[in-house]
Amino acid sequence: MESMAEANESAAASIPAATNPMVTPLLTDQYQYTMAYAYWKAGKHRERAVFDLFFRKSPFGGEYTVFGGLEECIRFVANFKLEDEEISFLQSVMPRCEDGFFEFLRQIDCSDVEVYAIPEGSVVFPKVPLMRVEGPVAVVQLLETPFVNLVNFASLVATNAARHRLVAGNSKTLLEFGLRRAQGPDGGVSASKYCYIGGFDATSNVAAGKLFGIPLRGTHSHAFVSSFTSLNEIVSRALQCRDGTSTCKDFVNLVQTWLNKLQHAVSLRGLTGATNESELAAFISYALAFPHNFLALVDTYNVMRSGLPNFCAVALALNDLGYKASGIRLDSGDLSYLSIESRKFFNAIEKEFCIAGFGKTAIAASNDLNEETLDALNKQGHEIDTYGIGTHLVTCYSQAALGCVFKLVEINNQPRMKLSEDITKVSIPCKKRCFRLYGREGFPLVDLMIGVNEPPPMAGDRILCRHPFIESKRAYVVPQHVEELLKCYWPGKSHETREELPSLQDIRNHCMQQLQKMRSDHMRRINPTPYKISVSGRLYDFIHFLWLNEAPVGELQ
Ligand SMILES: Nc1ncnc2c1ncn2[C@@H]1O[C@H](COP(=O)(O)OP(=O)(O)OP(=O)(O)O)[C@@H](O)[C@H]1O
Ligand SMILES: O=P(O)(O)OC[C@H]1O[C@H](OP(=O)(O)OP(=O)(O)O)[C@H](O)[C@@H]1O
Ligand SMILES: O=C(O)c1cccnc1
Ligand SMILES: [Mg+2]
Repeated sequence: MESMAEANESAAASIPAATNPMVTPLLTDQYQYTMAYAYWKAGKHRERAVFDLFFRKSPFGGEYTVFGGLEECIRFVANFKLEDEEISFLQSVMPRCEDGFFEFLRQIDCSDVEVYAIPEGSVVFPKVPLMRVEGPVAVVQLLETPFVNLVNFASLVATNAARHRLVAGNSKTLLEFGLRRAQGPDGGVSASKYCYIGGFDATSNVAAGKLFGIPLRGTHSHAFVSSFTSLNEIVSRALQCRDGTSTCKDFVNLVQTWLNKLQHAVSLRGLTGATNESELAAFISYALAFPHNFLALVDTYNVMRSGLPNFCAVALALNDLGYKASGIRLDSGDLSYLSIESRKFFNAIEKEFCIAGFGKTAIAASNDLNEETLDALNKQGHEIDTYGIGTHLVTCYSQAALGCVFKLVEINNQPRMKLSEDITKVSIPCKKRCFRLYGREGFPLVDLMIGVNEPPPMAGDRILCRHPFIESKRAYVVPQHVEELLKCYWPGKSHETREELPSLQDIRNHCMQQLQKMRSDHMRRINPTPYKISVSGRLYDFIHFLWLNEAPVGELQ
């Protein structure tokens, strides 16, 4: 019979490489290799080390973070192997290092590394390890930079997406439009993936659609509208009815008839005069190409005087042939005012021409949107159904980096810690287990870290939870439910069962559920209530014992 370790190994063989082929063992800082050499020279390279990957502060002034990047880390670990040409390159840049070291590098893989992690898409908090990585110190050291790189932006942009979703509300459609503004190709593709996890509905990025199966959506640009000059450009004017029973020979003429009706309709009087003919030509051409989902960008010339009546004339002509137009996009001006006026216009048409549902024609908005503008629009009132968001979302304009770190917490079963004058930078030593304790109302109350050898917290127990560094901050917690956070995603040579890597859709669903489970005061944009992070009484005592042991005593004269 196959052993658990063998079963893990054969299942791991099917884990594909990291999405970006640039993610190789050389995608790291040089010091990881110089340290690996020095470990090797000192005969320490196989010593068993435990590192924690965590961040110190949630981004964007918030109290929560969405964890992204785990799958890419596991793909990297599963396929970690230095190629001959990579070894040769390292040899060329480390010419004084002994050959035996490069032999060691040639042999290494991650078969003796264990990775425990919080499931991807989870809501996570400062100081609690997102990942705990254990293995030969020289090997795990080589994982630091790629892991931190893979998690940092992924988590930052997933959090940014979740924050935009929270302000927009669940009923709105959110489209990620950022590729052109993203930090390079990987920035763009990663943003599309992690914005989807964080709650966006679709992306305009075709490569991300192919790579990850994210729904693709889009409209058209101003160039398409301004490329037309007159209705004479439209040569093929016929359009088949939706049910295929007949064909309208001159769709242009049908649209013009409708435009004329709009201009003479009593209830719309004053709203429409002469519209821009070249814009009308563009809209008709787009409708002829996509009669099933006609959508028009209406702000190239003038929304109220031209774009909107032109769109409606085309939409009404399509309606005659059994098609339903998808809607409009506004990309400039006062989006609150223009969306409200557009809705009034749609409603007036519904009433005037008895076209059921026309009032509900979708209104999309874009143009430098961010959390603040979404919030302002909510406060003013608007009629927008869909937001297209690019620059601020994918570049994480309001905060450039998350600041994840990877710190040694134990070596050869000896707990280690990094001291700092700045209390927020002191690392929490020991190989730890982490738990989320839930209260009576179903909300998470506190995340608790304990040493691996301590008994785990149980529902119904009265558990002392202490702030890791501030003596006076402590509380007894009686959890209704206890959830272990760190799960085994890469068991190494251990017999632990390996968690399957979920699909992107499952990660996204998990993220949505996690966000919904949080108490709203932790999630609000302004002055959110801090979420409690704590350690057990035993771990607290140990941290402070080690701290005193490691910190040299000053002497004043
Ligand atoms: N009602 C609103 N409340 C708050 N912000 C808004 C509102 N409507 C639009 N905005 C934002 O105001 C900014 C307007 O951008 P800007 O001043 O560049 O004008 P514009 O409409 O893009 O003009 P242009 O015609 O040159 O494209 C955008 O960032 C947009 O998201
Ligand atoms: O504004 P963002 O959030 O980045 O969203 C994407 C923007 O990209 C497109 O136009 P682009 O910005 O290229 O040109 P424009 O600003 O002149 O419309 C689109 O019309 C949006 O305005
Ligand atoms: O499809 C769109 O409307 C789109 C795509 C990318 C950027 N701006 C708009
Ligand atoms: Mg723009």
